[in-house]
Amino acid sequence: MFPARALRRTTSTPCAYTRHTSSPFSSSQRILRPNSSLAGGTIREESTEESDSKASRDQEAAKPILASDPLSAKVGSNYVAKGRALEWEMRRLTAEIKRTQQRRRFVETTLKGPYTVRTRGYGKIPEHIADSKIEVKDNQVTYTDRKIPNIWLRDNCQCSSCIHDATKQRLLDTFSIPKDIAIESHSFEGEGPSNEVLNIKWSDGHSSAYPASLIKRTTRSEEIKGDLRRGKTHINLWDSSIASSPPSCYYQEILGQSQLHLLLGKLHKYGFCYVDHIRFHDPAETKALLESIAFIRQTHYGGFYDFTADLASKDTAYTNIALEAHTDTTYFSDPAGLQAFHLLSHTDGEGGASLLVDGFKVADELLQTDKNAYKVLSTVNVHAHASGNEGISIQPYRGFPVLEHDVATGELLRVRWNSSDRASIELPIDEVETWYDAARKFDALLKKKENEYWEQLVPGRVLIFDNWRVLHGRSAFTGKRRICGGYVNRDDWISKYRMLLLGREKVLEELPVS
Ligand SMILES: C[N+](C)(C)CCCC[C@H](N)C(=O)O
Ligand SMILES: O=C(O)CCC(=O)C(=O)O
Repeated sequence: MFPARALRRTTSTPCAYTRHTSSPFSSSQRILRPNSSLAGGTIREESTEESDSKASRDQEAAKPILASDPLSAKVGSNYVAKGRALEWEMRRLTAEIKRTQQRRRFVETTLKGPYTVRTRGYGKIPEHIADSKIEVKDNQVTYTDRKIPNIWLRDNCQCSSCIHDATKQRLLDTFSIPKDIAIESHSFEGEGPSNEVLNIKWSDGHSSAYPASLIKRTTRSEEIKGDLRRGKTHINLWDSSIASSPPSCYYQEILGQSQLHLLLGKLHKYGFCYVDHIRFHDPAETKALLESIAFIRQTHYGGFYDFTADLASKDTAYTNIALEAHTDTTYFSDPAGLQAFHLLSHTDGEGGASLLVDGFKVADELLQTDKNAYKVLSTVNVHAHASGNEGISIQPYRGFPVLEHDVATGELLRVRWNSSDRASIELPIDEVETWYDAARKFDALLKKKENEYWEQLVPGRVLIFDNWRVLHGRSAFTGKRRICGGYVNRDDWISKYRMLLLGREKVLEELPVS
């Protein structure tokens, strides 16, 4: 059963919320009536067509008032009528302009691409692209015939009066640097690409020393810069055959921070990893494991969670029904980065097997088989919500596509897929089939047996996975099933991973150029 007003809402384009502005020409009656004050209720949105016909009716209805209207008496009723007609035309044109702008934005987004599911990272980051020299000529630094602007160089002076020694934050007031900052004098010192330093005396009286490697890194590709920001190394796409030897490690071997990279490296490479031989009579060790990566994310489910099928939180995870492959928290502007499940016990029943699907593998398959469907899922924004708990309806601040890419490189960064929590699709209602057709193809690939990895979790084995890449689900179950785990933010686990992979010094060194 569809309330008529809900159907009507499907035709209002986002910009068609009509503004109830007071009009000088309708002192006695607004052309469009607000059906309640904004404070007390909602602005009644109307489709432009609806407000068109309504307004013309209003205009007709208002005619008898013109004669008695004080404004008409003052300036003459024909002027008031002309003014109203002009005002109406202005509103109509404004609405038309907004619709055109919306269409243009959509077309521009759709033109984005080409896309790639990039598995190769840059293992050994090339220090410099060529053996060409850094040159300083006519007040300009160049490298491989690329100009390194003076404002960038001055703004990225690494001395302790420009960068705070302890916090690594910029102390320099960037926009106190004169727009025409010039090189007063310069000199090179040190030998070889890794020891060479360019010293510059600036026209503002400041002196800076730039390692040649820093200057050379400014001309790197966006792929290399992205790899450094994300700690990207080679990743392995997988299918159901990974069941024969899933990535795992032992709790005892990753206990020390120095060994944690064994876990984080596999998490990054495969998108999931088991941690075995962890105590399960007490969830504390599972919590400690997650906290050794980074702090556990607090959500409306709490922090470290220990749940069963009791609807303690109004979400189907807290039931015993089957859950198809999905990513969690699509309703957060920033979906959880890692998720962990540790089956602590399952008594008096059966089922509850866990499902994992490599969302990057499936996306790549879609890209290879149906570029148009891939493009639709990469450009059409989808909204989501979590509204089960009393007094809560969480929605992200904007829509996001199912497949999100790095604008600079076109590579896939995140899969956002949850049919249970999906809200609106950001397309004119009469065009949403485009999205459904593309999503149906993605769904079919997700549900291909060859892409599904089913595993029965057992106490003592913690499953941790990358919620931005790997989808998870479960089969229905009976009996009492208890799972504990937690979420970790994306930025926090990647921060830890990069520190372990590259080391703090290298990470800090790359900040101005990655
Ligand atoms: C917190 N805990 C993991 C127990 C339940 C989370 C529910 C997640 C929700 N179904 C979603 O897809 O985001
Ligand atoms: O109960 C499970 O095995 C998984 C629950 C789930 O999918 C979730 O919490 O998002």
